[in-house]
Amino acid sequence: MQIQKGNYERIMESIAVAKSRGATLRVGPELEIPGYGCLDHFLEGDTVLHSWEVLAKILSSEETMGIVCDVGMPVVHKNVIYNCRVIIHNKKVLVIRPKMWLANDGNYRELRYFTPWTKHRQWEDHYLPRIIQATKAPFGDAVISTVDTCIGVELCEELFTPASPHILMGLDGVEIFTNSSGSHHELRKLYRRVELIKEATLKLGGIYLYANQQGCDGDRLYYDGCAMIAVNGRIVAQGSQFSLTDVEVVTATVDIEDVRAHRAKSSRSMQAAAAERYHRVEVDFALTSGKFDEVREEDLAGLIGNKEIPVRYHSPEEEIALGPACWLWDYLRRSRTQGYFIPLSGGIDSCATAVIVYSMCRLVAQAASRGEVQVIADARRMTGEPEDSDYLPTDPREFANRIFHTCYMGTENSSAETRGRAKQLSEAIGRQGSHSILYAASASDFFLFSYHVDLNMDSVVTAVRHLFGFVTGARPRFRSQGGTNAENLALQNIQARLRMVLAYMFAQLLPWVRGKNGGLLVLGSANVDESLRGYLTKYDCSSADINPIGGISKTDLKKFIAYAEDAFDLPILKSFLDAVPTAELEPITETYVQSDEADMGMTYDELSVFGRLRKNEKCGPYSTFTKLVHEWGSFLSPIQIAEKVKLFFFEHARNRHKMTTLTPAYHAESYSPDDNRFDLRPFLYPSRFPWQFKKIDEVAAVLPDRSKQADKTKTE
Ligand SMILES: Nc1ncnc2c1ncn2[C@@H]1O[C@H](COP(=O)(O)OP(=O)(O)OC[C@H]2O[C@@H]([n+]3cccc(C(=O)O)c3)[C@H](O)[C@@H]2O)[C@@H](O)[C@H]1O
Ligand SMILES: Nc1ncnc2c1ncn2[C@@H]1O[C@H](COP(=O)(O)OP(=O)(O)OP(=O)(O)O)[C@@H](O)[C@H]1O
Ligand SMILES: NC(=O)CC[C@H](N)C(=O)O
Repeated sequence: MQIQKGNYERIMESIAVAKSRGATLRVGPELEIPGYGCLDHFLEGDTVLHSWEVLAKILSSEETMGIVCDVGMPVVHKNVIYNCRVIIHNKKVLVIRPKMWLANDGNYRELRYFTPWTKHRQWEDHYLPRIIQATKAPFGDAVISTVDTCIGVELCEELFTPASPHILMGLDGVEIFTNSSGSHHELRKLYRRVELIKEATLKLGGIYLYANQQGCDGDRLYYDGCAMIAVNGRIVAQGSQFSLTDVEVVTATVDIEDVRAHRAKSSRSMQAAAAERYHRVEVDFALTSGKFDEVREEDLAGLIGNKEIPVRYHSPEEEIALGPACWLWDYLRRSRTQGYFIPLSGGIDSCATAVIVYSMCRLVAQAASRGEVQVIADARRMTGEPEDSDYLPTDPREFANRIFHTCYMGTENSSAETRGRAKQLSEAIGRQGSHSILYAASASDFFLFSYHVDLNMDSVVTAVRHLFGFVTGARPRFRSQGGTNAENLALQNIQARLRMVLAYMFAQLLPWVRGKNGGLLVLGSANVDESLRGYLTKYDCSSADINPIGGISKTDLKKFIAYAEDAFDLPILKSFLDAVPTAELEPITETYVQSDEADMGMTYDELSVFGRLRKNEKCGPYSTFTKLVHEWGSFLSPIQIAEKVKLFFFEHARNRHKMTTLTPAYHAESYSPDDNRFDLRPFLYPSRFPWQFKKIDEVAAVLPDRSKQADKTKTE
């Protein structure tokens, strides 16, 4: 069984696969030697040193002969660190191309480690380190001239800029563009990437090779691969977006004559004739054979690659099922832990987290059925099977049963419905037959099925309440029992917080209970909208090791559950969709049942709107109000809209401090409030926004009320 490989082995494998398919040009992802996610480690000399060591190994290998390879690493040129592509051929560095337009928005901080190369269309000598068997190589904005065509580099973000390098390179005769990316997944983002690639090559003519990193690189991002090859505005090959496979090579045999034909246009030629020239680094190598008698049959078959293929876009529901699942798998294998633990409440959020783990188990089973050795080896380690055992995780439920643990922690406020749903879901996902029952205590407050623990924790809650009463002499009561808001919240929060403590206890010891070694990672289930509104208890089960749904909206999560009901054959999911979301922390009375949207004073759909306006549209309270007067004015009065906007900003600001301790979550949504990397804002606000709210009130008071007009037209 193979041991875990590193980037060197993965790069070499991709080159070998490319060569075996007859490829003469190979492109890998951005900074592929150290990995894109090194972040501040790019500032360390060690990262650059080890990258050169790996490059030296790649260069010295016979395996890399007869193919042009475009690999990525940081390079220090005259004491400045650049994010570079190193183009190599037959053991020689042809050119080093530094990135010119760095990614610095949202999750990206490239300007923190790298400096952009600003000498456009200029190059200079770079003196190579001694471990490379040559003294110098050209460094800068130059292109490669082979015997038969011309290749230029465009680096990830450069495609996203208005003045992309491919425009000037294309006008100067570059026919093939390589784009190496470190681009992360966000729901519905692939459309943008594909449109940009299509548009680039449709206007200009050309072949575009897009390579992107795939997997979790040690932080909140999932890089979603989807390598592509485009010709003149048509996508002709596409790789997977989500996969557990470490190395995936996408190839196509394309006809350069198509590019030339596409470019034979008068207006383009007029611009091209005036284009400034790029320095050409010449290499005595042809990408094409040039002789028909040397064309292999499989190459001709590959020419089908010149035909457009329909681009595969996953629906957002599939994206939720696959992206976080792959991220969870990478996290599990890199952290070398034994599985996941979820506090399962019977509500939709922890249910979605559980279904994502199940989706991960399905992906593992599919990969194992295909015989993917690395996945099988990782699964054996996680489950405590010996490396040379014949265990194959080909059944997702059986595998889930081994690595996935759920727990319902009931109190006197819990209902039979939530308890029942949690149990049924865990059984649907992972229980298999009677032998999976490890232990069933006779006491009614502790049942342990295979991996689902169903317990009551009232004795623990009562102990803490008694302690508090004993020390202070005061006994807090729920609101329904005549208590104040403060008492009511404190009594809820202590239940929620104790669940977190119990969750960690069980996560640490359940493998031991089952006769295994190691521990489990605790998963959190706070969604993006709750975090935005601060509708969560700090340090309750929203605090966990990682959270696969922390970047996903409630609306999308519900759609995902509806999708998974059929796609994963889990009929129990319907009952989660039908249930009213409730925290079940207050006593149910004849006149009161706790419900999320009533508690929050706004709906989840409204929260998504506020979230997008605040982050994506960059609106403060006042412009949020003016935008919503247009959007909602036909059914709400300006005064009502003003009240909603003020409530949202008040609650968001008041609870912003909770974002500083938010469990690291998979980044999936562009309006994520993640304070750590993505949404950098203060966490202590004057949350009544006196200046802004006053202005909103003044404008709301004088604006006409269109909601009444709509009513009037309806009645007329
Ligand atoms: N400015 C500030 N900077 C730093 N920390 C600050 C702070 N202000 C308060 N704090 C700290 O935070 C604490 C308040 O936060 P916390 O203890 O979380 O309590 P709090 O936010 O007051 O209450 C929990 C919230 O979650 C809701 N809830 C409860 C249960 C379940 C669910 C659900 O999702 O279904 C929702 C509940 O309705 C309520 O709105 C304070 O006691 C203080 O320790
Ligand atoms: N009875 C319970 N048993 C186990 N875990 C629970 C229970 N109640 C809550 N939790 C955990 O605490 C988290 C936060 O609880 P909360 O009541 O705020 O749920 P929520 O955010 O609405 O999520 P859900 O939809 O999963 O109930 C839940 O996602 C779940 O992981
Ligand atoms: N690494 C990069 O340059 C990535 C930037 C680009 N905007 C993206 O999200 O894909």
